[in-house]
Amino acid sequence: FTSGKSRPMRILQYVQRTAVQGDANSVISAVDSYCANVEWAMNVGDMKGEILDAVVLDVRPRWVLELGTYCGYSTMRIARFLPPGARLVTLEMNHHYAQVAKQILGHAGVDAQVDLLVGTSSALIPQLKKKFDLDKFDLVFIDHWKTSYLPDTKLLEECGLLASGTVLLADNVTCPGAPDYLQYVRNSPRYKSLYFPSQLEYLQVEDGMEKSIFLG
Ligand SMILES: Nc1ncnc2c1ncn2[C@@H]1O[C@H](Cn2cc(CNC(=O)c3cc([N+](=O)[O-])cc(O)c3O)nn2)[C@@H](O)[C@H]1O
Ligand SMILES: [Mg+2]
Repeated sequence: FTSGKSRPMRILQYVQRTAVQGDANSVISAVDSYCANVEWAMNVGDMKGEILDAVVLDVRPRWVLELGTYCGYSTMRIARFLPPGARLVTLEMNHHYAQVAKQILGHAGVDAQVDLLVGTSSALIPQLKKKFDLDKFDLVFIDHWKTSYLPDTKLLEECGLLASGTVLLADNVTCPGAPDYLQYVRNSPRYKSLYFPSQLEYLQVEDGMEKSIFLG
């Protein structure tokens, strides 16, 4: 699988050759086995993925926002557990990665519930309320540039896209880390925050996810 020009392309080729079309679980397993055995990639992975799954099943969100699609791995994990009629909006600034993610989501058969928008989160977030006739997101999964976690969370507040009960779930708060974001959600009276210790995807390194409930 060395023929693909980019890592996401090589992951897509492996998925197309080994995963069952229309079976999201087999696509998720294919990405995990490729990244665990052939080449590492920054997917949330299977360990932290189980924490993500549990939060999605607990929240039963009608509207989900994901920041940083990459190959669509976490997009798939979320979409496969959405209740009927629910929608997942995912933002990706890199056109190539977005193209690859679209194909991986298609292979998994979850593309119908997903709106993948190409652009930076800071440019797209202010358009979401109007574009989807939204009043708020029920769940936000944050996994893009670590320095964007805090400014984008504040932007979501300012755009009125968070309401009492909205859950934010942030990847990598330990490794690579998002110290300013952590400090904010753990000290702001507007959030109730909880840390879920885990390991960095495909490695024996400590990482974790922070679940923060917006209190309005
Ligand atoms: N403001 C942004 N708006 C939209 N898309 C964005 C933005 N910043 C990055 N992206 C996209 O996120 C995807 C993935 N990405 C995530 C990061 C930051 N994440 C990490 O650097 C990371 C790094 C490690 N790591 O080094 O072990 C582990 C992880 O789980 C990570 O998420 N950089 N690109 C990429 O496709 C990129 O285009
Ligand atoms: Mg991550």
